[in-house]
Amino acid sequence: MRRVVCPGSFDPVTNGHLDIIGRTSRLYDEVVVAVLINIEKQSLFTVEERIEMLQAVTREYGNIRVEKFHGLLVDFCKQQGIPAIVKGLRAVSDFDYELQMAQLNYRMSGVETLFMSTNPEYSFLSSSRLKEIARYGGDVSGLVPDLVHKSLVERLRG
Ligand SMILES: Cc1cn(CCC(=O)O)c2ccccc12
Repeated sequence: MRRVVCPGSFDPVTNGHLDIIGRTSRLYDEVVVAVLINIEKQSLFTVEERIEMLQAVTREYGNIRVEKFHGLLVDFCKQQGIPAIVKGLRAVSDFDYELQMAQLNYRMSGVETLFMSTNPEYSFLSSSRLKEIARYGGDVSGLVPDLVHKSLVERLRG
């Protein structure tokens, strides 16, 4: 059974994430979407809320399992017995950091990193930029799934 990990904070999941996850789900028997628990980072949604949103918006693919992890991503991959990671690349600016991480991760663990080009429609999109715009009342519909848009507006208005 061919399995791969798709890691991120997903605070919240965007259509850019979903594009990569959906395309990856067509290439593997199972995609484990790994939600990073980062206690140092102030998040808008709790890990549980992020997991619930991811499960809801990926259910249609049929082969997505959402898990949480803390610490090193490669330790998670090893624990799961998964030999590879898929990362979405939005722009050249992503590449330098992601290449270093891929080389480090491989050196530490032998876990491979495969890069997938993001749909140009979402190459400007990140969860942090999205939250910034939404926080000031900007319209972010179309950049996140409807379910996430509703939660985002409620959380920011709340
Ligand atoms: C483009 C892109 C960035 N990330 C990490 C974003 C994050 O850390 O929340 C992804 C995770 C899954 C699929 C695509 C992406």
